[in-house]
Amino acid sequence: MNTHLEARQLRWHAAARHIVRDVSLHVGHGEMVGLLGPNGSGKSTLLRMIYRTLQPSCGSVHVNGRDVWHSAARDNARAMAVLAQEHGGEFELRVRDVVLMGRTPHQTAWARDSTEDFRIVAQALQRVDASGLSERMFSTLSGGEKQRVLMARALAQQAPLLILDEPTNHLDVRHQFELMNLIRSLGLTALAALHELPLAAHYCDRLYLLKDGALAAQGTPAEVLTPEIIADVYGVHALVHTSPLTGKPVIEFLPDAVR
Ligand SMILES: Nc1ncnc2c1ncn2[C@@H]1O[C@H](COP(=O)(O)OP(=O)(O)OP(=O)(O)O)[C@@H](O)[C@H]1O
Repeated sequence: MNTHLEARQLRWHAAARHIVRDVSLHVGHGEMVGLLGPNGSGKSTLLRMIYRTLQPSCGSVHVNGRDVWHSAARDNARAMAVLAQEHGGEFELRVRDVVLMGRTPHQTAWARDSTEDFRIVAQALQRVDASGLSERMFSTLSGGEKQRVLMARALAQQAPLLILDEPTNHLDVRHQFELMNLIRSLGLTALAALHELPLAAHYCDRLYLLKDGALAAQGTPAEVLTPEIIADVYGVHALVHTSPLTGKPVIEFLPDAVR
């Protein structure tokens, strides 16, 4: 199936304050799209409206042409998997049972976990380099281990669209690259809020950049990650080169020149 996400004119406000202001975005089949912006710019709020946790004040979200806010939770869970910042009730479970939760949308209420479910769980754990954690209690894991296990749960859901809120949070540099490589190699359609501009520059096909809840820029990494835009949105000076190896933007921050 041709997977695509279309968010139109999303708006959300708390009391009198506009947190997300009329943001539209789309993610095409097989694309990896980054959502960037400083702390508090509205990335998580926007994603929560997309993965149906926060009702938008205005606007709509369609996945494969279906309005997620007018669809059953189970249908949404089959279409999109989420790696959110907030955790659910998985803390008192073993790792394999946390990952098994990803299989719920594929199971009927009375069915027991099947051999196929266990195979998918084992494969998902192996893909995030976490097979050795399978029997551990989730609550005893380190931040990076938890993040990888939650990614395994999202993979076990086998949804064609992935929504990721800071997926590389807590991960060391090798695991950051492995996770981004994994998403690319599986050919999934993905929308990811990211803080690391170099990762976004290297891995994303297109970027949306938020400032104060509104879109400040959108386009390819080379179009969005310019010194002028980085200075305007983040207040940090940077040089941007084109990598002779990859042809992608490489960002050199000039921390002493922070405004
Ligand atoms: N329920 C709420 N009530 C009031 N303000 C809120 C609420 N949820 C979020 N906000 C505010 O909205 C703004 C955007 O928050 P959000 O978490 O979307 O930002 P973010 O870009 O994901 O930030 P970060 O990079 O720090 O994770 C913040 O100023 C936050 O304090």
